[in-house]
Amino acid sequence: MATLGMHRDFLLEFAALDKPVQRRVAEAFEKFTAATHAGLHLEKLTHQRDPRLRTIRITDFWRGVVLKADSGDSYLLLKVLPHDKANDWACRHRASVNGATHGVEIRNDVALERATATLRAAAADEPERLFAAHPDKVLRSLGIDEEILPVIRLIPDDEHLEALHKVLPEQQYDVLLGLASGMSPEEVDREIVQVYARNPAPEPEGSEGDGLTAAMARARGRVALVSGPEELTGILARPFDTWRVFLHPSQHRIAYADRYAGPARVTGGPGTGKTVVALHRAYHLARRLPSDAPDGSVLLTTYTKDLAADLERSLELLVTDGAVRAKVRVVTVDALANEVVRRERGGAPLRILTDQKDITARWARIGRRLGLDFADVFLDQEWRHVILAQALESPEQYLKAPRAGRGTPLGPLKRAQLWRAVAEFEQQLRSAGEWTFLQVCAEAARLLDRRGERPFRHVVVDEAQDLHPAQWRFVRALAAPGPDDLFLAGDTHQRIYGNKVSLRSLGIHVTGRSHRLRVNYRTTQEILAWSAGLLTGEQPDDMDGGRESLTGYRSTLRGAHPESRGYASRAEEIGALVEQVRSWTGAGVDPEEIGVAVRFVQFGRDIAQHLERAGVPAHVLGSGGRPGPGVRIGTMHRMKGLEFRCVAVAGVGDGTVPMRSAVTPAEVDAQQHQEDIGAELSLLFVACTRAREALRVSWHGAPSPFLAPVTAP
Ligand SMILES: Nc1ncnc2c1ncn2[C@@H]1O[C@H](COP(=O)(O)OP(=O)(O)OP(=O)(O)O)[C@@H](O)[C@H]1O
Repeated sequence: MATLGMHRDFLLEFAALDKPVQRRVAEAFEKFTAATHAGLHLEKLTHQRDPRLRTIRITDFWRGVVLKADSGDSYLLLKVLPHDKANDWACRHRASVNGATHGVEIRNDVALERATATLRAAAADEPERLFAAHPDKVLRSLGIDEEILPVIRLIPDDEHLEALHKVLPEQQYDVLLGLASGMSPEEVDREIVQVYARNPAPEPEGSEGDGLTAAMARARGRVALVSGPEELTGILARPFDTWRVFLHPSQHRIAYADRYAGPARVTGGPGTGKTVVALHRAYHLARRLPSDAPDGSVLLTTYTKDLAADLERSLELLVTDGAVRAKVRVVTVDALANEVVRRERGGAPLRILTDQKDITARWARIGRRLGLDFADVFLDQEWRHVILAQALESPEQYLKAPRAGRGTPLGPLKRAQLWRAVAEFEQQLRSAGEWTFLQVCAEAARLLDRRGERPFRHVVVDEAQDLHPAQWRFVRALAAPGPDDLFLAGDTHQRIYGNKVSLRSLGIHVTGRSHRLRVNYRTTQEILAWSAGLLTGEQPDDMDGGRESLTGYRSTLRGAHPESRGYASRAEEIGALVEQVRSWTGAGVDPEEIGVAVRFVQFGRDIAQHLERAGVPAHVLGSGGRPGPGVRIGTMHRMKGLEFRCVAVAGVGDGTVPMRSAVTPAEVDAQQHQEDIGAELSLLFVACTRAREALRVSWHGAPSPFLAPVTAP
């Protein structure tokens, strides 16, 4: 059978074509998968660098460029371009097989020659060399070939490397970018070279001749092998959603691993595709279920309703087979726990207390009544972070319990007093028939354990960093411990709800099955470096006894530097923001592709009013209803998991970020104070990393102290 591969660029170019042309492209290439390609007319060109590059007529105006293997029946769809450009492209480029990864890569020979001449001239005045520390032998072992080696010896800095992005062979560029972003050669070998090389080669028939078939399989992330006409039609039907088809090999390896012996996990900075991997894993697990497995055997879950709705939408795109789709249930952890508890109680809705102010006021009243010397917030935190977190059920248990993460020591007497307050608080809730979300999760876990019920075969959790131990206990109880029971995706740099957990202490052992992603697909390197600068010196825990880091975290996209600016007054800041939004829409950005993040919702409402007055539609997220057209304005919490072409983070002033009322005073609990500040910093980081192309951060009055590392002259 013929082997057909599709290059990522081909799909992106296809996406930009008019519908009738798209239809013609699809017709032309469906013949490849229908094995009637023998009758196709693939044209050779004169003066080609690589005679294996052929073009094919699509219309009078459009042509495709195809790489045809010397032997065997292998084709790689590379480009779809206007007639002359297609011919020109085919003449200038050349395919080769990487010496270390054995993957196919394409290089622009003509541009490479030109770039070398330019670099040689620049190098004469610039003594620095970006790769001076790496000997030729090391670079060769990472797949840098003899032609490329002299070129990269001339590169003085990151910018010159970036200029070669579309010119250098692709896998070699990846290796160089890894080294330039601070990875050691060993790390590059392990995380880039070996990851490509490990991709399984297809049938041996393809490995004859120039080995192109095997080499296509080893260029995953850029090249997808298409199994037949149906798959081709499916891919061409949604050309914008390249994440469905072109998983980076490091993503693919994690999502499509045959089997994990127990809980497994993917971590990585913002935009590295953790959600994408979680979706593919859910798909893979569902597809592999025995045919008699009931619908809903796989759970895909997360923390908030908005994100669950997003996961549901993405899953519809990824899984086109209705029977497989039905095997996956998408619902938030809280909603599922609620369902379990309700069912036990005959189905009546539970009365959930959601207003944090009300909860704090209750603690204050109880504290006063019992004459206790604890602040209301302290009582509430002790209950959530110690008592509910460890599922403590008696004063004796509490007396002996560790209080890691709490900064105020409590002797036996104090603990006894505190327990009285907790008993009273819980009693009041019980008699009023009220619950908090965490209590519902704790109860749901207890119920499942008691009944020995394990409703799912596989559970996939996204945004895992934000779950509370009570929620984890519930998640743990949802599937029987064993191979592929739990798959977790999360990033502790983005922890914004202050829920610190040790997975081990909850019976979730991911050691040896934890993988980190490092390539950012969302954000430009400029936005990423700026945002990561906010976290200078921060090394959050990894939920498994170690520390997280952003080392090697990088993007291949480049763009403008983020802008940060202060204004004298609130009105001035809003006025400038409105102008910025108008300039983005004026440049062709749809309003829905613009996000405005604020720390508190009222500021967002004011901005929305000003935008509307200036004729720009705006929608405040979370204000109910399906968002219509308009700029998306939301609190930083609401921004989690979202992304936009352009993002403005507004009101980043002293006293607002961190928000005073969200930070426990140091005199109440010094350690909690630090934790709260850390969560506020993560919140700003989350908001900034939602931007794909442009980021603008503003404030009025004094700037937030968090901005000091990135705004210092
Ligand atoms: N292999 C891929 N090919 C194309 N696009 C990708 C790929 N992987 C991820 N993306 C895109 O990158 C963006 C970020 O991906 P995703 O939301 O999965 O990242 P994340 O790590 O979960 O981000 P965050 O932690 O910031 O929420 C999305 O637009 C996604 O479609």
